[in-house]
Amino acid sequence: MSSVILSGFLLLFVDASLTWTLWSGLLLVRGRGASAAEQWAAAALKWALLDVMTRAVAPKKEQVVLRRLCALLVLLPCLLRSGSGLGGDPVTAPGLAGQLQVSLCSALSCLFWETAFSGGGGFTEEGKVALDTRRLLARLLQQFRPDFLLLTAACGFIILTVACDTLIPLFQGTVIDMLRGGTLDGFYTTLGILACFFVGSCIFSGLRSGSFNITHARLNKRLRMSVFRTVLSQEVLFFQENQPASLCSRLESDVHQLGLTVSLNFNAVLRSSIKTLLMLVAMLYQSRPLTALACVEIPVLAALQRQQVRYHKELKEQKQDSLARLKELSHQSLGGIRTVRSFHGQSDEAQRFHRELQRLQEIRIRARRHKTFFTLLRRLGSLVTKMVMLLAARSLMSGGQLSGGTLLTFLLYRKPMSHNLKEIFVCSGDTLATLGIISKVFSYLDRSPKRRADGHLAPDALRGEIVFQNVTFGYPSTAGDEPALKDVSMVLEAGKVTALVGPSGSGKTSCVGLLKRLYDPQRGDILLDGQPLHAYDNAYLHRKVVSVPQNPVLMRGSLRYNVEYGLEDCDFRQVREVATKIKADRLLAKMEADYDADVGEGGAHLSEGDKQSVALLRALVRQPRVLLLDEATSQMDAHTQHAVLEEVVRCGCTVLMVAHRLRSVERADRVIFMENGVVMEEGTHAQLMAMEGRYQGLRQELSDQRP
Ligand SMILES: Nc1ncnc2c1ncn2[C@@H]1O[C@H](COP(=O)(O)OP(=O)(O)OP(=O)(O)O)[C@@H](O)[C@H]1O
Repeated sequence: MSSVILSGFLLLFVDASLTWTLWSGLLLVRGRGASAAEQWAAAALKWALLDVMTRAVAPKKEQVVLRRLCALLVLLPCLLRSGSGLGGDPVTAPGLAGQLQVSLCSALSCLFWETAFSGGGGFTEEGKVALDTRRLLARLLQQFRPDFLLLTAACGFIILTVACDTLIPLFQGTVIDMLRGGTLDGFYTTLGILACFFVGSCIFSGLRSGSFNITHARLNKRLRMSVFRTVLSQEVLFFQENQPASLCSRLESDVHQLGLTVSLNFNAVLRSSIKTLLMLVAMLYQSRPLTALACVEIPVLAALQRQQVRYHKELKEQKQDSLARLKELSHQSLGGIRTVRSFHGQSDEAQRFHRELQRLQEIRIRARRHKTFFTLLRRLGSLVTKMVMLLAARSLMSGGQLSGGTLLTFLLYRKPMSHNLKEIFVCSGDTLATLGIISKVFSYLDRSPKRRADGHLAPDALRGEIVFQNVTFGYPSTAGDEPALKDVSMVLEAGKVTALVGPSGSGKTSCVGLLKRLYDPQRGDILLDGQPLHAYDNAYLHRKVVSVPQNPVLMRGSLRYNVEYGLEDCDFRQVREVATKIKADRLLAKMEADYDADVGEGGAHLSEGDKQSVALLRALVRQPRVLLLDEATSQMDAHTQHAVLEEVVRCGCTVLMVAHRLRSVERADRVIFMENGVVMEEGTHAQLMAMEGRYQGLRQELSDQRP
């Protein structure tokens, strides 16, 4: 920090020396002041020299800041004095006061930028963070690309609004001077122009805000859609680590917050920056000493804002996390209302919710407290500069250097400039404080699913033979524990019914999950007709390998929607045929009465047996080659169960039936017995029944079946 300040002073000194050397040279050659073009050429030369010197002398870390200072030192005097050059009068060399003014303004602006926006830039070791911040912001701005035209129009409206707003005080001051002087020459014309600027400001401001609001709405929709799509494509285990309710909250609240912060703050910062710049020029035109005093407020505000952002960022992230947790809690309690009621858990749930609400309230109160404290400091700073400025104005007026009208115009500019500065700091600070949320949203967008890429195999004919080859699989969330499946090898013959039997936790459902490609095994392979599962096209695979779980999840919507889920060409005749075969008479009657009847949230309007029937229908109308039944008929009556088994055996596809009881898989061609993630025995149903004494799990299963 101290070394960059030292280098800065050195640069100011070199700049002053170069300026006077160049101007003296010009005077010697030309004998008079320079034209505007010559002034810009001299500035370009000076810029090149300063840049070379900075690169040669300063350490790399400080170069970014110093090169910004160089640019200001060169451009500021050119911009300030180009008016006289364009008017035809030659531009003369700056005096000591002029040079000091330029140096001071450049140094202050640089300080302001570094403290408020650059996140330390070259000042601190936080360079990497600052770079990440910039990259993140640049990436965020890229999100606006599809609305480029709308945004350009909005920027145009900003410039027009600001131009009107800037000219209004100027004409107000003129009107007051006219009234005080008693001359009414041109009074009504000036008043008319003033009215035009007022009307213009209103119209352009409305158009500006409308354009930004539309941009915000569009950005919001685009971002939500992209995040939703990316989240949907993630592997199943991602949803185990990230609770769906919490993801929903991220999708709604974080994305909304991001869109709001960015588009509204972008609008506010852009508008206020242009206004501040124009007002600064207008104020300089009114009184340079008063402008210099008014500018003292800038670095003070910037430093305060930087501190505030530091606290605010952390609190904002905590707030979003707490909101996500609240959503998760309410989702859990309301979603499981039957369990809550059955165990009279209302007060427990209410207490958990209350504790989280309390936490959120504490975060909000802390944020408010910080805000109040910083607002107080900011207002104090502003008050002090205002007092000093009024004292200076008094002495300028008594010396005859300032008229009442000019002071009024100056004050009319100063107040909104102060307000604009505050808006720049607050909005840019708010955007920086939202960076945590922004990076979270981007982390979802950038996340690629952690599973093997899908292949392209989609053969017309599929026999449906499945082979597990030394498959080992463990869930990442239980990484330290034993794997769920250990070196499992088995064959499901094409067109035959194989039953997977074993006690709870033996790994049967994990086998089904692997066959559905919800997960990939850590070791070994699963082959379908001799090809690894991941070599198949994903959509094809899910058409050919279909599963029916014990507790099927139905979507909110009609019976039709649930039965034909994901199918494009399915007619009711097909559905009726399958429903008749599996003797789902009650469901069929319901469908015939009203196929578009709503099944309720998660199928709440249906009985458990009917839900299983819907899931079976959904699977069978797809005419799969491999059917995975994970205790799929456990909730059905014996009559329907029997019909389903008959139909499944008749359909000719490869069937894997998962069951606890040997009795329920009598029709299976082959039975595989599993325990603790290992295949223990294979054989016919009769062979397995004969092994009762050999395995405790099997003994238990069989003894369960005896009266
Ligand atoms: N999503 C999961 N995350 C972590 N561990 C899991 C998960 N699902 C299952 N397990 C663990 O994997 C092992 C095998 O479970 P799996 O559900 O495959 O057994 P199962 O034989 O189907 O049991 P059940 O007959 O009770 O359904 C168990 O130890 C279980 O705790």
